[in-house]
Amino acid sequence: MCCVGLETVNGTTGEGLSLNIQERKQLAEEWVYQGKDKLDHVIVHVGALSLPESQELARHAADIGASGIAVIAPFFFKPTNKGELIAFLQKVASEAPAVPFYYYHIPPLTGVKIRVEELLDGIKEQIPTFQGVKFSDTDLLDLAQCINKNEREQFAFLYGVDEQLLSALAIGADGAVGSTYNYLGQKTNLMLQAFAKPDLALARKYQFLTGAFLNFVIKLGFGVAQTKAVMTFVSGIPMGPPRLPLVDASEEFILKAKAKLDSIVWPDGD
Ligand SMILES: CC(=O)N[C@H](C=O)[C@@H](O)[C@H](O)[C@H](O)CO
Ligand SMILES: CC(=O)C(=O)O
Repeated sequence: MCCVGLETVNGTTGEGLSLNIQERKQLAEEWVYQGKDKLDHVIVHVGALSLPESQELARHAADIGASGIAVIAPFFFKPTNKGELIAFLQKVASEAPAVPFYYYHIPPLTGVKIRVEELLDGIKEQIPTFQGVKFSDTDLLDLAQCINKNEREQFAFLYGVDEQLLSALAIGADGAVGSTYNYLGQKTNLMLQAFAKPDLALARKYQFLTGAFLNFVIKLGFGVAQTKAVMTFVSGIPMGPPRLPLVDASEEFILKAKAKLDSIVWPDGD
């Protein structure tokens, strides 16, 4: 088990797909620069609908020394089978031949539901830099098969449905990357410690409590704009408004979410 990670640079929470190429490059540069000697990994999301743009971003990430690149499936004209998806990913990965490559599987947002188990079968032959998956889907059978079938590979399976991370750990996920770790990272690290001990009862307590918060905000309507609002009130660092078509979280949401988070009694006494 490694750790929880905040998010992929220019990924979902960073609204990477709503930025222009110049903005994406600037942000990637800043993360690599600021993260030097502080962050273990800076994985830059370089996926785009346009293959040449994605390739340009991959070359840029390599040039600036990113420790990995990640790519989501193109989501307007979608790949309809494994071969089409691999062909796209391969053409991006090969532009950064010395940089570890991650597939960012997030079907709730891309609509591309090609099973990862199938995708990984023989993937190293086409993408020699393939290093792992950020798996943001609830299909734990698919994840379990990926882990089981690739035991001999050194792939990293980073789970991205934060409200059910403990279940993914139980079947062997290596770590987690998700939006909620921007404000629940310490509590989630305590859950990981409890799981490693193992103290499953304690680990479950943490998962139930982070789940109670997420269950509450999901019912109110919870997306990237709301995530940024929570990050802002927890950290005191203004995240700025989201970019259209997303709009700012309402004042009502912020009040309710803050009250809910403040009401949680954590096992460590906070
Ligand atoms: C669909 C989506 O945005 N998934 C994020 C990561 O990829 C998660 O971190 C969620 O934001 C989180 O699990 C809350 O539902
Ligand atoms: C949640 C995450 O990994 C992202 O923002 O891409």
